[in-house]
Amino acid sequence: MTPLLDVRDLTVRYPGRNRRSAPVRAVDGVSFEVSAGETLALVGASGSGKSSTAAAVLLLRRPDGGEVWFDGRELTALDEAALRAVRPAVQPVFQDPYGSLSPRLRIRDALAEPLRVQKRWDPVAGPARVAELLDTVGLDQRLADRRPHELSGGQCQRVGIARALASEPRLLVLDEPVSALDPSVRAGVLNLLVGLQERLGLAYLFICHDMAVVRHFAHRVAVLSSGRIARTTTARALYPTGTARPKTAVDTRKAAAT
Ligand SMILES: Nc1ncnc2c1ncn2[C@@H]1O[C@H](COP(=O)(O)OP(=O)(O)OP(=O)(O)O)[C@@H](O)[C@H]1O
Repeated sequence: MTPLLDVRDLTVRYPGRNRRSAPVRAVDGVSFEVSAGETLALVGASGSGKSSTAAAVLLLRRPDGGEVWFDGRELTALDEAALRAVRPAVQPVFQDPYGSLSPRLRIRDALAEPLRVQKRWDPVAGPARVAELLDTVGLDQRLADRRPHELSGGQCQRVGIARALASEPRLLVLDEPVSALDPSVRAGVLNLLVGLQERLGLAYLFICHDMAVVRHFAHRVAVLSSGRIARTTTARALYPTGTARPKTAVDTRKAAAT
């Protein structure tokens, strides 16, 4: 099966501290694939290149080398106009749930915004879609009138996920999505993400430094070290005695039924 995301020999460099120092090779020839319905975790020490890889996959930053293929198209070869059409399909969810939402916008407007920007807003279907998005992420409709600071961190991160879903993505780039949350609400948000993946067949590129979370949430794990992939393995192989997720979402459903 063709992977949904296929990253080949990705390189990201930043200028050195001063004119005489060499550029920083933040990502140095990284390759990996993620299929629909699959979670690949990117793990590694601070500074190993996880966020730079994510930014390149989201094409927030053009890579200095290599290719990013999505659904059979080479994104790195597209111009800005062509990329605009693809961007809704690849959505980020960031670590800081409050920082990723405008403090001024009520939740209903934060969820309507992607639809308006993508010229998909309809005065009748739009509000119904906003209500459906709140429902999908398990939030009460009454929260629609509130602003981010009136929500808990977990509620706010659910809004961030709903906002990503508004674009009907096929791949979510989850950059430490539960690290800033209270431990008591982390499991709820992770379970929501697992359920969404199973229902919608979403692919996840999951950046995380908490190996206990990786073990339960990811199907496969790529270990980054100094901008290179040191190892790619199944979560099960990393934790032979643990209870890692089965290999695919389909297997997960089978496991749940037994
Ligand atoms: N804008 C930048 N300018 C210069 N160097 C940068 C920049 N952003 C990142 N770097 C450097 O690139 C390397 C990779 O950084 P990156 O943030 O991608 O790693 P990371 O694994 O996501 O780290 P963390 O877990 O701390 O977020 C590091 O050496 C970092 O100092």
